[in-house]
Amino acid sequence: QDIKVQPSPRQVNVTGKSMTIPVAFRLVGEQEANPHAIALLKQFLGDRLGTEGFPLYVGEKGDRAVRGAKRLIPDHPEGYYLSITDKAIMLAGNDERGTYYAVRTFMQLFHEGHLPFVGIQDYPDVRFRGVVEGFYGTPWSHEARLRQLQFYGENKLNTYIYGPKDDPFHSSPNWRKPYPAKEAARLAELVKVANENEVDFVWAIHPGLDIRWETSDRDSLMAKFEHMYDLGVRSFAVFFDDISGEGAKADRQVELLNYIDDHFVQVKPDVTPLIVCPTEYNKGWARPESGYLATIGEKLNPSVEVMWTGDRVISEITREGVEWIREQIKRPSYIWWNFPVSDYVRDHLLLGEVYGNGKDIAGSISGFVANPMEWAEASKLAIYCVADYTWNMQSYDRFRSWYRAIRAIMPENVEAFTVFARHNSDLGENVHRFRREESVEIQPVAERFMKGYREGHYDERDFLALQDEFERVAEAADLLLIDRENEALIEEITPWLHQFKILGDAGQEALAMIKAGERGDRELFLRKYNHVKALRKRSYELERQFNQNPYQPGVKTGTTVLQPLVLDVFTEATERFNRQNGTDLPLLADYSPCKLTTNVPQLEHLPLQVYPSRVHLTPLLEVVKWPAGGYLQLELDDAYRIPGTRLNFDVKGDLSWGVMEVSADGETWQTVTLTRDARGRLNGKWEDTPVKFVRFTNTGEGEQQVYLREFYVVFSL
Ligand SMILES: CC(=O)N[C@@H]1[C@@H](O)[C@H](O)C(CO)=C[C@H]1N
Repeated sequence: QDIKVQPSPRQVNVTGKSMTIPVAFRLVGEQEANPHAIALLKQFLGDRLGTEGFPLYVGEKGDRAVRGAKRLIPDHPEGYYLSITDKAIMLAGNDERGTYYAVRTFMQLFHEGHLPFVGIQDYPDVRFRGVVEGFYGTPWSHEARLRQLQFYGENKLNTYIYGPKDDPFHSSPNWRKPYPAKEAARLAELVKVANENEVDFVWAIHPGLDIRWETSDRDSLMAKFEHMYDLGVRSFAVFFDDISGEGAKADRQVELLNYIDDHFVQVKPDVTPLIVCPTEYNKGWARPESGYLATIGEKLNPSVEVMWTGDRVISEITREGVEWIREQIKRPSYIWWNFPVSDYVRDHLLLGEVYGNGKDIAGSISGFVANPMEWAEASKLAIYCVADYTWNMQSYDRFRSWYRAIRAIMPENVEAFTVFARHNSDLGENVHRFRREESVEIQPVAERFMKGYREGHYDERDFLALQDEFERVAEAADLLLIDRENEALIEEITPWLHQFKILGDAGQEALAMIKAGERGDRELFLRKYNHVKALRKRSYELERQFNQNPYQPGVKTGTTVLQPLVLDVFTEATERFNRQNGTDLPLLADYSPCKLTTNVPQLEHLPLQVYPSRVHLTPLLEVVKWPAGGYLQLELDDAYRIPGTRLNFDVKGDLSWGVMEVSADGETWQTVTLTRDARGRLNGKWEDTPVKFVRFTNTGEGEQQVYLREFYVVFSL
């Protein structure tokens, strides 16, 4: 039978035979083997493990218990040899972690009362594999982190980097301070559970926002690392991402990192290599003239790992890309992959497959860690696939892995969760222009149907297929809402499940409008018409009630294919009805279009959030490099009396480098005086004239580096 092991093992020899599971196992090697491996075995086999029964040899290369396997154990870090015959079972690691992984694989081979006779030689492609909790937004809870570490142990991930941007003790202002007792105790518990799951718990510090290049801050950082060391942390990272000003200077950063390496990492007996996330962490921002990467490559101690997000902030990792950066930093890069992170598209869930990364990059990277969503359980889909991909790239199959991930995470509701995940995987419009496939199977049916419907001859089979899909959507939402197998997951995605249910119902009802229209059944048409409008309104209310945040508030689902299809069907059916009946039933409200124009590269594709009386610019998480003469302009669809615009650059100093102006016609402009309110946000004041354009321009001599936290225009009282 085909052996189902996650991640997919490298070399598997099956004989096709198997045995019923022995009632008792005689454990040999307990004294010398990795204690965590032994503990896991005991927990799994319970009282079947003892001094009598079928021989079970466990140990690392060189241990007496597994000396017979010496030549068969792969000579790779974390490698292992596993064999099951009718004589004995052998779980032999190349090192302690390898033994642990042998046990994990052994546990997966138990199947319906049988154990297959098999020989497995296995080891990972990538040295450091796992997750960097490095997103903006609500940090994961303690319970969520404990579940994550357990999940990493199950999936042979060996790295968890603690670096939540919004933890004030990780970043400014309290990176200099020790954790309060309660948080400290929780971190100590995380380290303990990480060790039990053979996961390196890496504690990261993000000092760059306000670090001063003096010994006092250097000593503060060393003291904080000592504090974390006392809590049991043995792996450390320094993040210099998303900062500007003094903290961004390469030679200062390198001086500090080498100091930490020389006086902390190298002098402690058991600390793993230091990891740094550079300020220029992607190729899109790398500027040869700055010499930043060259400084890192030439002056940073070779033992320090350097992180890299790829060709852009959010990007697929290619062989060409990793070979380029390897040249620059004179060492393999440690990939920080920004998926399934959704802190820049917070109204979307990213539950789709993991794809797009090269299968030939292992030779040029030392690590690969995924930056997840703030929804810990929902992130497990992608994390599961990253575990498979980074362990054995050549055999990675994005679909097989994704289906297995769903089965692993929601075994009681595989079908429903597959439907849900299939239609919750794209990001929608976003500033990074990073997109994912969504609703792949139904997309061609929807497209063909709408074309046919518009031309007056659609295929009934397409109609029925769409109706069936919307029914499945509605069913999946209800089945998942009452699912109790993973309550933490359901709790995270409940807002999206409600939205999904509304989508399923609206789709079925919009299609029913077509049939009612065709039959000339006015009464029925109006019923369906009103129902769809009611569903749409419920959808907006749900958007304003759940997942509120200053970036992308609300709850989006099926935005790439299903939502547009409902709107298209509704619009077409209503227009047709109006023509046939001389009525003018209104269509679904679509907000007034508003246009953004800019010559600031990072702002070019910034989506706008348009509400009935306000237009919001989606704030950026990264530092914006605003060139001299750079401008950002909002054009409304009409001239309005505007009570006040708000612009919030988190720059320290003043905004004398720029000017805010308004205009009714785009020709004559008047300057706006900017005043800061109590919370430090800027408000615009001008004499009371109608406004159609609002713009901010860098009228200074040089580039400014600012945070664009907020820019919105209220255009009606
Ligand atoms: C290295 C790195 O990717 N840093 C940040 C990251 O914290 C943030 O989650 C994202 C994803 O929105 C991108 C970067 N601004």
